[in-house]
Amino acid sequence: MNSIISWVGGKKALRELIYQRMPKDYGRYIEVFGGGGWVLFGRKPDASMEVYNDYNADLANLFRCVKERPLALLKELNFLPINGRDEFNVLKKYLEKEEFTSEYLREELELAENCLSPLQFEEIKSILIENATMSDVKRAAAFFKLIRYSYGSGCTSYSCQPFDIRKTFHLIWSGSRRLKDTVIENKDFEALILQYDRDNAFFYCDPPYYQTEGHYEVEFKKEDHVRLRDTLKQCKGKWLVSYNDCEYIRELYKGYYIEAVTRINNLAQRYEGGCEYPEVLISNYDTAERLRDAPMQIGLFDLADGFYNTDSDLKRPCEI
Ligand SMILES: C[S@@+](CC[C@H](N)C(=O)[O-])C[C@H]1O[C@@H](n2cnc3c(N)ncnc32)[C@H](O)[C@@H]1O
Repeated sequence: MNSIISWVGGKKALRELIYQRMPKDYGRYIEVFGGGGWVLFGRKPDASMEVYNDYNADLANLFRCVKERPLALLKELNFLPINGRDEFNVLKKYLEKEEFTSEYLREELELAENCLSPLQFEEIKSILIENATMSDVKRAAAFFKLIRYSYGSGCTSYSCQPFDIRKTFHLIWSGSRRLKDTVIENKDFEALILQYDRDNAFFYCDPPYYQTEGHYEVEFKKEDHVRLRDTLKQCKGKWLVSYNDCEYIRELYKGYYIEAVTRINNLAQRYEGGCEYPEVLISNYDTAERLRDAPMQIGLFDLADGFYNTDSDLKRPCEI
């Protein structure tokens, strides 16, 4: 299925290529830079454990609410669905205020436990949690609307296109069913990778692209590209990273499998028909293993030109 949101850098156009290149066997699938979760939503859920992660707390909260509180979220979304510039500005301000975070809840619970008798604490605990949960739903609804109402889903400027949010309600329902067994995390990539790394793990990483880091709310520094490579270097499991094709990234991942791929550039396509965007898929395993084993009547080299849609150095062995 499609994701419930568009997201800057979303991998809708690239995901078929990614599925074809996933390892044949793995016991846990971890999407490290989840964003809109386009690759996760499109893959068939299987017996493997599945993890969605993004360091953007609003994204993680939205997916948690879609998964666990779809009815409350729909109710909240249905409240005053105006969609005008004024509502957009109010939503933006509300989200910037950071009114209720899980850190805040933790502190409040700690304080209540220290100050109240155990009996009083038990009574107030559920109220505090209920309040926080309600607030999470409100925040999720505001964030969902902000994405839907903003230009290019960038959450910064109003798109000026009238849009009835109620048209998306079926997405919340199917999204909730799709995420029913998915673990939702809100961690920095390094902590997440270390936590979930096992021999049978498969990490799909789609970090902010080199020199386009500023497109996201969460700050991603130039040093973070190196930190990601160094974290992946230690991995017991398999990993696949997507990046923009540039000298810096090719040099950074020298010695790993690097495959050049292209896809239509959606934004540029609006102004310039046929504009393609060069990207690379980098991995620490042979991404051709799944295709090699698939029962096929055509040869692998036919695939390299057609099915693969790449200027393929895919078959080139790892140089490390
Ligand atoms: C290119 S987008 C991912 C798009 C996603 N693959 C999709 O299809 O929608 C990169 C994501 O990385 C997240 N991010 C930035 N810094 C991060 C960090 N240190 N750890 C985890 N996620 C981070 C951003 O919030 C952003 O959503």
